[in-house]
Amino acid sequence: MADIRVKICGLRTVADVDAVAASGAAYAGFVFFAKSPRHLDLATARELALAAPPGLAKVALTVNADDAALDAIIEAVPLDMLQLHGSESPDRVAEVRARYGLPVMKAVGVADEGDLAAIFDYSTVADQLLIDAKPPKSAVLPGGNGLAFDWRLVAQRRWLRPWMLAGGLTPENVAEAIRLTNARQVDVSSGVESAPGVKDHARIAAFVQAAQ
Ligand SMILES: O=C(O)c1ccccc1NCC(=O)[C@H](O)[C@H](O)COP(=O)(O)O
Repeated sequence: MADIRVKICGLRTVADVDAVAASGAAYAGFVFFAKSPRHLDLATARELALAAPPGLAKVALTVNADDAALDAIIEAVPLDMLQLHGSESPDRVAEVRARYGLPVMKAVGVADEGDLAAIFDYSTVADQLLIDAKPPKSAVLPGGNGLAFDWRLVAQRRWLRPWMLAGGLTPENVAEAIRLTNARQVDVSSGVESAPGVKDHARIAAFVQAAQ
């Protein structure tokens, strides 16, 4: 069995956390972005984080959050990693990493070859990279849109840091995405939902099984 690490993003209930833990996924993602159907208030996020068993890494996803917002999240929610999913600069990534002492994963949106340079820029300051589909200009959400990018753009590439493939992955296509790109980590949200923000536990299990 290939050692592929899976992140399931956008959990909203303790039952979601239980399903992710049972699936063998490595990371559970909690979204803090008010416009998202997956947004969590601090009390709910804390409850979910406390329900996660040891070994399931708890990741807080934020979008251009300022220090006050991050302070509030860090104070309320036990976490293992921060995921920055906005237009945070490399300097801001370094600042967040130093301020909180947690590993930081920076999301980079990819639509064409020209977007790949940013991966190198962030790889000197972030602990991990999340290579995601660039959202359409009209999108309300900067991620979690269920859209894939052309995986050939990152096929067999090596970066300075561990990276995760994201964007439009599903139980049906994740094995092919891994085969093509040689990604060792994958991230999914929409592809394991029955409706926006509603996780389908059978699809979570199917996704992890297909990835591995
Ligand atoms: O999921 C959200 O609602 C979200 C909101 C704001 C910024 C990012 C968001 N999700 C980012 C993720 O980590 C997703 O898992 C990733 O973009 C892949 O999403 P999907 O294509 O839906 O699997």
